[in-house]
Amino acid sequence: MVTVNEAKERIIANTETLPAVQIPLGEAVGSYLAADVVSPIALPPFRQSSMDGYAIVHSDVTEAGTSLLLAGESKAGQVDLPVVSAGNAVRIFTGAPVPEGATAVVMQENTSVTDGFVRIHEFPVWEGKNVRRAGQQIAQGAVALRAGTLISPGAVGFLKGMNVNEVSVHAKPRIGLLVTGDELLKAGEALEPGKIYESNSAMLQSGLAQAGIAEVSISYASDDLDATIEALRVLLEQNDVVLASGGISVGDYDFVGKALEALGAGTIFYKVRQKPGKPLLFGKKGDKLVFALPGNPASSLVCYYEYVLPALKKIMGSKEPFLRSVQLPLRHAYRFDGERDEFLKARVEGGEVVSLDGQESFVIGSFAVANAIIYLPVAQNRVEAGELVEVHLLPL
Ligand SMILES: Nc1nc2c(c(=O)[nH]1)N[C@H]1C(S)=C(S)[C@@H](COP(=O)(O)OP(=O)(O)OC[C@H]3O[C@@H](n4cnc5c(N)ncnc54)[C@H](O)[C@@H]3O)O[C@H]1N2
Ligand code: MOO
Repeated sequence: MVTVNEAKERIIANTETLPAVQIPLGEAVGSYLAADVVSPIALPPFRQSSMDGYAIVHSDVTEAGTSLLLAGESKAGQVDLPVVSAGNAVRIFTGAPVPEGATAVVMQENTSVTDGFVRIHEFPVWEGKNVRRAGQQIAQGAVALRAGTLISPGAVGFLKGMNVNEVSVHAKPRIGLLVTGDELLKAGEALEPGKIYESNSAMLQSGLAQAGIAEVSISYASDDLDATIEALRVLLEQNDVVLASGGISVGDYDFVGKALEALGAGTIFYKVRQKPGKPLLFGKKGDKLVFALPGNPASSLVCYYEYVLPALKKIMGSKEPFLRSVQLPLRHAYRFDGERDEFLKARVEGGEVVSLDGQESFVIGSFAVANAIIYLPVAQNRVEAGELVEVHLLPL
C-alpha cells in the first residue's frame, strides 16, 4: 500500500512524453505543443486604427474644437493610402492602415464634419491614441507560444492570425480499455436479477474524449483468468496505455492482477491509502502503462481524475498534468475515521466548497453533479465549517 503522494510520484516518474508529430492546426485543439512557435510575421503587420474616425497629426489639436481639412480616406484592406500632413485629417475605419504622417485617430463620436472640415471635440489627443502599433501583439521572430502550451481555441486564433497552419505537438497515446465483470449488461439488454448495466467504459471514454483522446479500443472479458489474460495481452500489444475496470480486489473472481502478472507486467504499486479507490494498481510492461481501476464507479472515476488523467497529460506533453488545486473554505464541518485519505465528490459554489451527499464508492449520482474533488489527508480528518481544504477542480 502506498500513500496518495507516493502513488502520484511513481506515476509521473514512470511516464514518458510521446515524440512530436506535425499536424494541421485545425486538428490540434487539445494537443500540447512539442516546440516553441516563433511568429513568422509581426502582429499587427502594420499600424492599424482601432476606431472608426479620423486619422490626424495629434499635435494639430491645440484645443477642443480644432478644425482640420478632410483629405481622403483609409478603409480596411486599402492599399493606396493618402499621406496625412499637418492641418489635415483622413477618414479612417477600424482595422484600416493608419496613413503615413498620422500620429493618432480620433473616434468619430468626438468629431463633427461640415463643409469638408472635421472639427475635433476632444483635447488633448496624445500621440498613438487609437493606433495599434505594428508588432504590438507580437514582433516578427518572437516566441508566440511555448512548448507545453495546450492548443486552445484562443491559441488556434492566435496562430492562424500569423499564418501558422501546422504545429508540432506531442502524439496522443493509444488507449485500450478492458471491462470485466459477469454481472454487467450492455446497453439495451433486458435487466435480469443480479445484473447491472455496464457504465464504467462509457464514463471513462467520455473522460478521455474530454482530454482530447477520441480513439479507445474497448474489450470485454468474463470473470475468468484465461479470458482476462488474452484480452489484456491483445490490448497491451496494440496500445500505449491500458485501463482495466473491475476485478482488481481480493475476491475469488478478481483476475486482473493475476492476469497482469502472468503477462509479465511489473507492478509499480498496488493499493493506495485512499478512499475511494484503494485497490488501484499501476504497472508497466515494457514502455506500456497499465492502470487497473477498481470497479466501483466512483472509485474508478476518482482514480481516473487523480492518476490516469495526469499520466495521460504528461504523455501528451502537459507540464501541469494534475487537476488544478485550490484551497477553499469547506461550507460544513466534516469528520472521518479510518486510516485512508479521502477524496470527496464536491461542488465549488460562490467561493466555498461543499461535499455532496452520497460519498460511497458505488454512488455515481453525486459525481454527476460534482465540479470538484476535495482531498482530505488523514491528518485533516476533523474539519470545521469554514476551514480551508484542498480542492481539485474537475476539467469541465
Ligand atoms: N474483502 C475485501 N473486499 C473488497 C475490498 C477489500 O479490501 N477487501 N476492497 C473493496 C474496495 S475498496 C473496492 S473499490 C472494490 C473494488 O473491487 P474490484 O475492482 O474487484 O471491482 P469489482 O468487484 O469487479 O466491482 C466492484 C463494484 O463495481 C461494479 N462494477 C464493476 N464494473 C463495473 C462497470 N463496468 N460498470 C458499472 N459498475 C461496475 C460491480 O458490479 C461492483 O458492484 O472491492 C471492494 N471489496
Ligand atoms: O476504495 Mo473502494 O473504492 O473504497 O470502495
